[in-house]
Amino acid sequence: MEKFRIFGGYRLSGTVTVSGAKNAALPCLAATLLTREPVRLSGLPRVRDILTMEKVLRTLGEHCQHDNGTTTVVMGQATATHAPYELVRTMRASVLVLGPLLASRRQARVALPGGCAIGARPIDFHLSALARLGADIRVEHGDVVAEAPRGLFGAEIAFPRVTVTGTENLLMAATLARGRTVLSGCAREPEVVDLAAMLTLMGARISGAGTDVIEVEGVDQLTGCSHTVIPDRIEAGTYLLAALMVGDGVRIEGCVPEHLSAVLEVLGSAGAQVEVQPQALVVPRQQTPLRAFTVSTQEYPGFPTDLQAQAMALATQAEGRSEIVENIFENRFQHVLELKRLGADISVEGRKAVVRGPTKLQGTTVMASDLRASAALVLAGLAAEGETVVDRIYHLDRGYETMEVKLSQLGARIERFNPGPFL
Ligand SMILES: CC(=O)N[C@H]1[C@@H](OP(=O)(O)OP(=O)(O)OC[C@H]2O[C@@H](n3ccc(=O)[nH]c3=O)[C@H](O)[C@@H]2O)O[C@H](CO)[C@@H](O)[C@@H]1O
Ligand SMILES: C=C(OP(=O)(O)O)C(=O)O
Repeated sequence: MEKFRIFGGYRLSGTVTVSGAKNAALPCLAATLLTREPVRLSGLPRVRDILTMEKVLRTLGEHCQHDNGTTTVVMGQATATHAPYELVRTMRASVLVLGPLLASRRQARVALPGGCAIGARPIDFHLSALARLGADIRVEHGDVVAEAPRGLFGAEIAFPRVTVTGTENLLMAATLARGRTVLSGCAREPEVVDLAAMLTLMGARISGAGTDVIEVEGVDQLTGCSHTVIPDRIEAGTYLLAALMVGDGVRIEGCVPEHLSAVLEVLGSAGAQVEVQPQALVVPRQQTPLRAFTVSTQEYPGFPTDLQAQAMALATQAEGRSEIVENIFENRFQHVLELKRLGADISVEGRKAVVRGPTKLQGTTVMASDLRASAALVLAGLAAEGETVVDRIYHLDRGYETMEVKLSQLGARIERFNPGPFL
């Protein structure tokens, strides 16, 4: 199993370029199922989840061709409607094919994703909303079986709680439903807006994306299009937090600073100086020591849960008592015990973690439990004294494009290695 070895204490400086957003690329890939025509997608990050989604699409009869940074997805001769558990279990976002399959092929069989390291993560809101569009939905042998032999019909749907992939699934399904669909209680994440932009290029009639009410006027068919996915705000935020922990002048290039407003606000409260440019964030060389801060994760435009673990790593270096409250997922504190193994002073009470800093972290072997927890451990390793080994980085490879290369280019000492069965 591959690991990272990090020699801490080296300052980061220079420019890091942000890749395309994994969480925008995944629904955009799923949306290609809505048309028979070729769809060209640019800016897809080269990360494992994208390869997995391409495998899912191939299983469903799509062809994915790569050429110079653009992926073209086109429907093959034989199509299928079954996304099997072997693929879904490695990536729960595979559930994003449910809405488009149902809309375009009128049936879908998608393995139930089950829970994961950060929480139970049911998909009940996806299923009840698709049923409101007229689909017949049942669970058989661990698969969601959905059928709409006469097609889907527009309806008014109120999500009981904001769900990002739930909003995306319904948005895709509604594009081909007969009549008007009004979705309320929608996610306002930039990734939802990006998907709506792509669907609009395909001929969908959508208004309100980016607000909590989205209206879709169904059309008979969608066409191909060319679309570039937005930059990854979570990757940008991860390097921003790294730069504040161990930076000596870092420019984060190719991001949309506005997508990180809530993060910049928290960092401002800690006394961080970050220069906001049109498509870049710059962390200047001279920083005064950071003060403790409070993070409370919320749906967009609030502080993203996908940066909570990395913010906790930063809090270990801030002066005083920081509070980190996780409101989205019930079990997203698995990094706490590993950060404590590096010497962090953290206590957890329910949804709240209290971090006392600054702490001189000391390198040791730690184990990644999920994607963002892995990133937090890498950040802590960069700040720690001596050698840190981060095990199970396959989690990290799901969502960060060549993180060790990007960090090495900034001056970090970090390498990927596979030590064999006994180490
Ligand atoms: C591929 C992708 O885009 N993943 C993101 C997406 O995940 P994902 O879309 O899976 O997360 P949701 O927004 O759906 O989850 C929000 C909360 O609602 C609950 N819930 C959700 C659906 C449902 O049917 N029933 C239910 O109870 C979840 O368990 C969770 O507690 O948004 C999360 C929250 O910003 C991010 O952390 C993930 O990185
Ligand atoms: C939780 C994440 O992804 P997923 O929803 O695919 O598990 C993430 O990107 O941090």
